[in-house]
Amino acid sequence: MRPAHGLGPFTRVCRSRLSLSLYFSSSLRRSAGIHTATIERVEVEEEDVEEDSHSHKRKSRTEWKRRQGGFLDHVIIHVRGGKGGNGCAAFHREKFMRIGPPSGGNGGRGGDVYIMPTPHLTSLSSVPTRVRGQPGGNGQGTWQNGKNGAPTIIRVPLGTVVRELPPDDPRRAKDQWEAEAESLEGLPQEERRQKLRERRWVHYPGWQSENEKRDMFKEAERMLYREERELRRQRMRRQEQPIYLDLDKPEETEEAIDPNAPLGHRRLQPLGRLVASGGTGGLGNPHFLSATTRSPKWATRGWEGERVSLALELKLLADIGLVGMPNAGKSTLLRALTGGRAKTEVAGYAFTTLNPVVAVVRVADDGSFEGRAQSLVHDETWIEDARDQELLESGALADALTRNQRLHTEDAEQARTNSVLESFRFTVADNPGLIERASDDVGLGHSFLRSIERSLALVYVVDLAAVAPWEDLRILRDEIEKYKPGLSPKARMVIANKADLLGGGEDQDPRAVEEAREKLRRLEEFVERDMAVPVSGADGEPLGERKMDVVPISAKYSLNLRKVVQLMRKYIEDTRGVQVATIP
Ligand SMILES: Nc1nc2c(ncn2[C@@H]2O[C@H](COP(=O)(O)OP(=O)(O)OP(=O)(O)O)[C@@H](O)[C@H]2O)c(=O)[nH]1
Ligand SMILES: [Mg+2]
Repeated sequence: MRPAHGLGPFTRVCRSRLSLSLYFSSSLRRSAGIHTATIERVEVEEEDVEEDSHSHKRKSRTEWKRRQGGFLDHVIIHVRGGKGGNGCAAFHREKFMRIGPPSGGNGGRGGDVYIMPTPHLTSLSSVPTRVRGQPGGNGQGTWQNGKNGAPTIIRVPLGTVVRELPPDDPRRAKDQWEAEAESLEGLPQEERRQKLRERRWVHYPGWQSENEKRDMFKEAERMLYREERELRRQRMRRQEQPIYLDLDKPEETEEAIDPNAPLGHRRLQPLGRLVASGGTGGLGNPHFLSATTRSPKWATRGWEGERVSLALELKLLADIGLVGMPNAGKSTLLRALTGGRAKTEVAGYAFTTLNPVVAVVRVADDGSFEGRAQSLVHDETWIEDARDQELLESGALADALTRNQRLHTEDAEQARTNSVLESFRFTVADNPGLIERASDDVGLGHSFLRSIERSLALVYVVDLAAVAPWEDLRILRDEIEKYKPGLSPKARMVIANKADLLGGGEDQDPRAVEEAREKLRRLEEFVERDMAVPVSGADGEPLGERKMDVVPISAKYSLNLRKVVQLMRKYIEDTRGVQVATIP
């Protein structure tokens, strides 16, 4: 042992800075490896050169959304458990004791990473795509063990489904051994061995080459590799049962623990489900003390935490899902039903809505609902934006009422009555437009239908001003059935929107009105003939057929929406098994 000249009685030397920085540069390389893995999946597709620059712009917006690799209700995150702290190689120093015993502490365990559903989130947009657990603290002299890393909790919205990506998925991040093998590729044998050792061992300063010659060190190294192989086998065995979590319910809180527990009694906080465990801490040099090695001058570094790649998918929990072709007026309808509260874009071109949006509809005792103000025209959202911009430029925005305040003052009396008498509320999901061959990934595909899979009822929205709305309806039904067989019978109502465009109004043309009636009649006929769904009772006996309701409306001018709300309420109560309340 080297004498500790000029050092205090409790000197400790814990780590070599050089090897530490080598470790970090290699870990940076490893994370760079993961990064490329995620970038690779972005496929660059050639875009057709469109003559019309406007439609080109829209098309590239759709393309851009598709290239994102999914909607915001679908993300892939790479999770690593915290790295274990390094063990320490140190010797005890004391006055009058020239040679003290080995006294390096062990490293702390790396922190585990958990996933927990919370009702406070509604989208996956705030979930980080790379999560690393807290590292364990390094061991120190005088037998001081490092601190364990604190657990990390990834919070996700309720209704998130978590799936682990299988080993053959190209989007999966490499595990620590694969990443290490990649970083060592092509190096000469001796250099490889040196790098492997640097990542695993801590030496007492100046003793590295001496240590590496010793038989006891070689024996310890063999043991370490054996343990590592065993750990790798364990992780592979665990991967045979990939993580699958359906996080539907909030995690049980531990409130049940006696609230009068004595002070200092630790309340257990709910952590959620474990997805990646932290690495074990390294061993301090006392661990290598044996009958033949009285002063081991090496310790091990902490182990890497477990690495997993998870696909998170959010199933929105809306009671009613709107399904329709692009531009049919789904977003306008949602805005009309919620009195403009729903933050969903409306514009006169296809694929305005790119992410599913859920909003709440509040129904009062008398069947009226908050958005029923007849005077309000729900038009393109850019008109409202332009109004705000005007106010901003004139400097009046600071004092102006917000959109919601405006709505309430315009109709304050009614709003107050509503809030007092609100008797029922339900949620409606607006979706991007669905088109023919969406299952072949045309348009935005139909991956977003995931969000309405669990709705209690589906509602088709068709544009009554279209040439053949019944054709649209057939396509919608077929696409839904293609997406998930057995889903289409959930549809209960056909909303024929834009009825205001057909005749009516001030310049009433009797021919146009007649034509509109004829169109509606054909639509009803088609629904009755082709869209009826066989209904069976609880024990499977057939109960006949269920006909879908057809309701002509104008979402833009809030016409006939009361009927829509009334029916939606009925479907929800039906499905929930509640006695249908009569609404006046
Ligand atoms: N005249 C009339 N126009 C309507 C009505 N409902 C919607 N519109 C117009 O139709 C256009 C499309 O409306 P959106 O609500 O954006 O349609 P969407 O179904 O959400 O379209 P995507 O999001 O692209 O799928 C807008 O210009 C609306 O102003 C209506 O009842 N009458
Ligand atoms: Mg829309």
